[in-house]
Amino acid sequence: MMSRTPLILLACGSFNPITNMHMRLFELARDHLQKTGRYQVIEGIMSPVNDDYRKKGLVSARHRIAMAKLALETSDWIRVDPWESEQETWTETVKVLRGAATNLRSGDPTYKGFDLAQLQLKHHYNESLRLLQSKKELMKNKWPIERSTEDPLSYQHSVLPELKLLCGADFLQTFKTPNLWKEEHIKEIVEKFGLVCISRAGSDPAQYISESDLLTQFQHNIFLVKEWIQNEISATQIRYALCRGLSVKYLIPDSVISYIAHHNIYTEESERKNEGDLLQPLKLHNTTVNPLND
Ligand SMILES: Nc1ncnc2c1ncn2[C@@H]1O[C@H](COP(=O)(O)OP(=O)(O)OP(=O)(O)O)[C@@H](O)[C@H]1O
Ligand SMILES: NC(=O)c1ccc[n+]([C@@H]2O[C@H](COP(=O)(O)O)[C@@H](O)[C@H]2O)c1
Ligand SMILES: [Zn+2]
Repeated sequence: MMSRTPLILLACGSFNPITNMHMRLFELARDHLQKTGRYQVIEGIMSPVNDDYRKKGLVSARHRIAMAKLALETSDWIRVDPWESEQETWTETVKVLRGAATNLRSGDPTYKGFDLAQLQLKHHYNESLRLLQSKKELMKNKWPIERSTEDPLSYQHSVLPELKLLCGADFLQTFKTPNLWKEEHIKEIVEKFGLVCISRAGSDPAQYISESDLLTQFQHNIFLVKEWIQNEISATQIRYALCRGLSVKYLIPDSVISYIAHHNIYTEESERKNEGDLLQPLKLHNTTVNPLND
């Protein structure tokens, strides 16, 4: 049997708040990649954007992280990573990917030297990974990486997982928004990492790729995944519904609904946050238009 490349999916975004669809993105992507026969998706990471991104209505990362953690309690393979939100300022997405890749290389015990035999036993692996994450310190020396090479069960291949950026089709479309992305960053994302893009009503990612020389050049590293059941949940619509006192049950997890109610997160006032402000990436590029905050 040909061995599969271990793969980690990383999604960047506001997650304001996390919705069921954000979690579905990971499930759809994993199914698609596993079906290629080439990959073993071992982990999903959600990286909520820093408050300094300055998007209209963006509530504090402390709350967005807490809500994402609550929502992901039921997942045995997707986790939220607060690193990006804890930085002093907004971090460009390619740097988030670079940071995650450095962790993979520099001995984060979660990833070092995968035991491929273990990887075949996905459930067992996920269980170990969970244990590892919650008791990282305790477990440091117990994960197969540290196992003796004499151990017949240990196949030390030292395979580093690939890291791919997971997004929805509207995210891909923002690549062409003037001054939002640096061309060399887009190139690095599709050349060094790779993209997994989930379809979304109103966006045609295949056409968009064909219109871009750069994206066409690295098409082999862009996976387009067709959502087999259309699900147009949007975090903005969720916030609007909450402000109007409408039910959002079955669109976001109950635990997140309770958290929002308890902390009174989404109000007319919170919707006015960063109003009229420039998105940080546009500010950095010194422009006067702000297509996303209107
Ligand atoms: N319904 C959806 N279908 C496909 N992709 C989605 C969907 N909802 C969110 N995404 C993707 O999830 C990632 C995070 O998105 P984001 O936090 O902006 O959520 P959102 O629901 O689009 O919020 P907002 O409405 O505030 O823009 C992005 O890559 C986005 O494209
Ligand atoms: N140049 C860049 O790296 C760049 C530009 C715009 C948005 N982004 C990222 O894309 C995501 C967009 O999130 P929203 O769809 O919620 O606006 C955020 O994580 C943001 O940091 C990155
Ligand atoms: Zn969005």
